[in-house]
Parts: sequence; structure tokens; C-alpha cells
Amino acid sequence: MTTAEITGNPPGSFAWGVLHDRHPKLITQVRDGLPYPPTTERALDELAEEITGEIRPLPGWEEHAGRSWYEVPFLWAESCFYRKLLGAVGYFAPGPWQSVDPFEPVKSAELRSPEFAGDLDTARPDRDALLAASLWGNRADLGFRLSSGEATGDGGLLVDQSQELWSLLGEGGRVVLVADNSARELVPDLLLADHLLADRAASVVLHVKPYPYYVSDALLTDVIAALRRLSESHPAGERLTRAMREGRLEVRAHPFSCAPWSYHDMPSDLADDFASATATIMKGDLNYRRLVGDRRWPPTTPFDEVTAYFPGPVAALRTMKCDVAAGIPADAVTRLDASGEQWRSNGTHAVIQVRA
Ligand SMILES: O=P(O)(O)OC[C@@]1(O)O[C@H](CO)[C@@H](O)[C@@H]1O
Repeated sequence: MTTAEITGNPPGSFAWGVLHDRHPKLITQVRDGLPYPPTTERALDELAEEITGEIRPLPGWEEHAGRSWYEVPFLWAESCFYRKLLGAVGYFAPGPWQSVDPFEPVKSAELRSPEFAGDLDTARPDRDALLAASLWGNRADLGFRLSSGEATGDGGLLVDQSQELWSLLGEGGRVVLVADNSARELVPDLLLADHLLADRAASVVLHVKPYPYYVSDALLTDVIAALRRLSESHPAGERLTRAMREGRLEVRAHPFSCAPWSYHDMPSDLADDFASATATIMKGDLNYRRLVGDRRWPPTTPFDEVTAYFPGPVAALRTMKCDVAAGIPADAVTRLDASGEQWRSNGTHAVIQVRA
């Protein structure tokens, strides 16, 4: 079974709001974050203008050139936007701005925030608390906050298969954790990895992005910054640093992690990585969209069905921040639809879903 891919239309939809409101705000935020030279300012102006019209050609991204940003698959449009934003700030070009993360100022501020310190102070070491911290750490990524503010309500877990997840993880071996955002999400992910390494896994492979993406997505540099910050106040910082040196915690940054397609199209080396793991844990909203396909699934579509193609046991830890939904019980869908709340995308509901 399949269904239509999400695009930026119709006006007023969640995807439309991202293209129409979030992306221009992001350009402003990036511009304000670092003292870019006039050439970069002009490139950012051009991008701000481009996103109101047609997609201009870019080598490697010709597929939808000449079309409106709103007509093409939403996943592709967003990825292309981030690729062009990095191009505009000189991220890929030889020169002084090469590899300078335009989102670093917001990521660093979060790592030094009182909220972050509060997270660490209240962190509990039991497995369910670690899992919950990793899940809810995904609640307000920096891109989401730009358009929706902080998600504060608590709609709770619409699906909780945490027991199935713990059963899967009880078997040792290698666990793949596909990270999402840095700082306040990455640190609880690392604490979860620390728990797995102590009790349940011979090794953990942490997949991060090879270049900046969706505002706060974690890179290797963010893992290092998080470990340093963690080492200041938590014993897991030292343990995880040692685990990295010993190869028990391995960081990978596959190019496909920033590709504009779902995991259905993943290359064979990445599929082999997932296939040989005890379990793959997918963090966050974007990874969820890429896991199940960025499509208008009826929300009751079984999770097992939409992930049947995935090469190995897979779990999703996701707070809901877009229109994609699968595996939600029918009674919950009826109740939430009747409430008039934007339950699919307001970041107050979450799922822990598992396909063993
Ligand atoms: O993957 P994450 O960090 O949990 O969320 C990414 C996100 O903020 O960006 C997308 C729209 O730009 C949405 O899928 C989601 O709201």
C-alpha cells in the first residue's frame, strides 16, 4: 500500500508553513549569527528571493529545478533549502568559511543554557527515565522553535512499545542509534548509549550528519562538544569518551543522512549497517518521516507495514512535529481529531514504536 507524498501545498498546511515562514526566518537567524562578509549577505539575499519563486538549478539537485518549492516533495524541498543555505554561507567552498557551521551559535547557546544544566541535574539513571529523556529531548528542536515556539503541553505517549524495545535490546551485540538534534537531545541520547554499553550492547554506532542540516542536527563536532560539556558534570562523559577511543562507541556520518529521500532508497552499505545491528533506534521527527516515508498515511496504518522494508529490527523514538503519522490506535485518532488540536505537529505527543 502507498499514498501521496507530502508537498508544500495546500496553503496553510504544516509543510506550507515551513517553506513560507520557517525558511525565511532561518535565513535571518543565520545572517545574524556570524559576521559574514558582503558576498555572503548577497548570497543569502538571493536565496531569500529564490524561495519565493522557482527552484534554481544546482549541480546534483537538478531533479526539480524550475518548479515551485511548494509543488515538489516536501522532504526534497527542505533538504535542497538546507543545501543551498550552506552553499550561500560558503560551507563547501575552499576559503575561510569552509566547514563553518552556520548553526553553531544557536547550538552552543543551548549547550550553555540553564535549561540544559537543569536537564543534567534532574537526570535519573534508571532505564525508563533514560529512554524518556532521549525521547522527549526531541521535543523542541531549534528549527521547530523558530516557527512554533516551545512545545509545553504534555499529550503523552500515543504508542508505548518500550517493553518491546527493552526485550530487543536485551541481547547484546551492536546497537545503531541514528541521532537527530545536538545539545539538549544529543546529551540524553549519549546517556542512553552509556546505559546500553554498560548493560546491553557490546557496541553502539551513533549515526550523525556529515554536514549541518535541519538547524540543530548533530555532527561529529557536536558529539565532541556534548561529551566535553557532559564531562564537566557527569561521570558518563568520561566513560563515553573512553568508549569512543576503544571503538565501542563509534560515530558514523553517512552522506545519505543528508539525502532528500526516505530510507527506502538507502544505499547497500547503509542497509548492511542496519541489517547487522541488534536494533536500529531512529530518533526524531525527520528520521521518522524518512523511515516510514513522507506520505499522507492514514494515521492508523500499521507501523509494521510501513517499516516492513527496513533491513533489521527498528525502533522510533519520536515527538510528533509534522503531519506524518502511522501506527496510532483508532480510538486515539478519533479523540484527537475531535479535539481540534494540531496533535500531529504541535510537539506535545510522542511515540515509541518498534518493529522487531
Ligand atoms: O527531526 P526533528 O529535529 O525532530 O524535527 C524536524 C522538524 O522540526 O523539521 C521538520 C520540518 O522542517 C519537521 O519534520 C519537524 O518539525
